[in-house]
Amino acid sequence: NYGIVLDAGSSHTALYIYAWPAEKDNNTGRVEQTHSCKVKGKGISSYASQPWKAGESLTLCMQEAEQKVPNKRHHETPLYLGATAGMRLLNMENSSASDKVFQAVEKALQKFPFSYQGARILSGQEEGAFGWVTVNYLDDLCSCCVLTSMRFLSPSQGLETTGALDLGGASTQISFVSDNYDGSESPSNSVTFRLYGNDYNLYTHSFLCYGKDQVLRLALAQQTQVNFHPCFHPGYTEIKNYSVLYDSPCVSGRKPQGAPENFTLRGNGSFGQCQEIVKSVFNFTSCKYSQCSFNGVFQPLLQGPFGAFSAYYFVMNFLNLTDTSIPLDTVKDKLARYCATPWDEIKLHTGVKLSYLAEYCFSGTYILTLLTEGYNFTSESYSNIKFIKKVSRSYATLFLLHTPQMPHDLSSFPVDH
Ligand SMILES: Nc1ncnc2c1ncn2[C@@H]1O[C@H](COP(=O)(O)OP(=O)(O)O)[C@@H](O)[C@H]1O
Repeated sequence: NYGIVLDAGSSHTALYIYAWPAEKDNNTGRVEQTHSCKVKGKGISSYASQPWKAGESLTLCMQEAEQKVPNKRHHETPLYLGATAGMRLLNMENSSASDKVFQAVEKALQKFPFSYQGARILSGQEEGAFGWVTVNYLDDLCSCCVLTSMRFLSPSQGLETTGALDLGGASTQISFVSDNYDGSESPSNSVTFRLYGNDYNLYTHSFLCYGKDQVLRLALAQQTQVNFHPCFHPGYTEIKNYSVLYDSPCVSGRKPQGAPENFTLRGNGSFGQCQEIVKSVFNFTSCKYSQCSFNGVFQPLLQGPFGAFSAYYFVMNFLNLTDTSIPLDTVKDKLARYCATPWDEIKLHTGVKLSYLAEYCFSGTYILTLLTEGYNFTSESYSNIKFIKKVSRSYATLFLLHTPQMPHDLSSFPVDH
């Protein structure tokens, strides 16, 4: 059997093909990702003003999929598109633009011979839950299991599940199982589903606007009137356009009156000062629950190991900081030294886009601040986090999209029994 998923993030779209053995010759039933294709250009949400291009952008990857899935399987192969925070923001800002993007995408996808199952925006809870299912399905996290999906047998057998930390461009998700959380306190943070005969009650929250690209906008928006920005390297200069910076519902309310067209961003590379700016994007003033992370959002006590992926991994891997057995203070010192390194030296790094290079100091600072100040990881619990490379959320999306309403019954998830 085959299934195709398009994962439409805020900055990129990717196509994944999954395959698993048909029931009759089922040995392990394991789902494998057999092919992936990165859609050229930015995420589909970036085509808001030219929606037809969003459809066109998918064509090459779809043609590849036609080649990869055997012809006789085409008609029964489900095809899904799940969009995340980038489309959520576009929908908030201009719902007719997001409708047009979806219409163009549907038109393009329906031209292919697959069994098209629809394109839609995933809720933040779904996104969090998919990340969690996927993290718990990964090989490299499960050294003790013969078959990875045996992790899903774990609660009744006293083994722990792994929490999921996902950092995107536009939103960030935290999802974990906590003994202190039965879903009654803040039910909107609870996702329950059945997987391999076990009931799971997951705590999950998606913070819209707390993806690293949107927080960078906030951090820039606060500092347009000052001479130097501490989150950028000494010697870094860039002309920034006000309208581009404020073109997002996450920051649009903060645009100063009578702002000029451009401002000059100059770096001075101070981790400590950068952290102060980043801290100010979190609101800790009120919490109507027994405990909160930030912005008044309930969060139970952190529990168990965590897998941190997507931009968490890209950034920490670039900074050589994926080893969480290094004491947190040492990690901060290393990042402080990195931030203070002159831009002339940083920009010599080859093989990485200049725009990413310019932002790793900020992104590293945001990650450490989000984890410690935002989610309350401590010097001790920081070592429970593992930065992991490959989690394609679409893996779980494929199966979860079958069931449009939460709670999900995933007992038909086609893996080993
Ligand atoms: N090599 C890299 N270095 C740094 N950041 C990266 C790299 N590759 C991707 N990213 C960033 O990772 C984030 C991925 O977010 P994405 O999944 O598109 O967003 P969302 O799920 O919030 O819609 C984006 O901020 C993107 O710019």
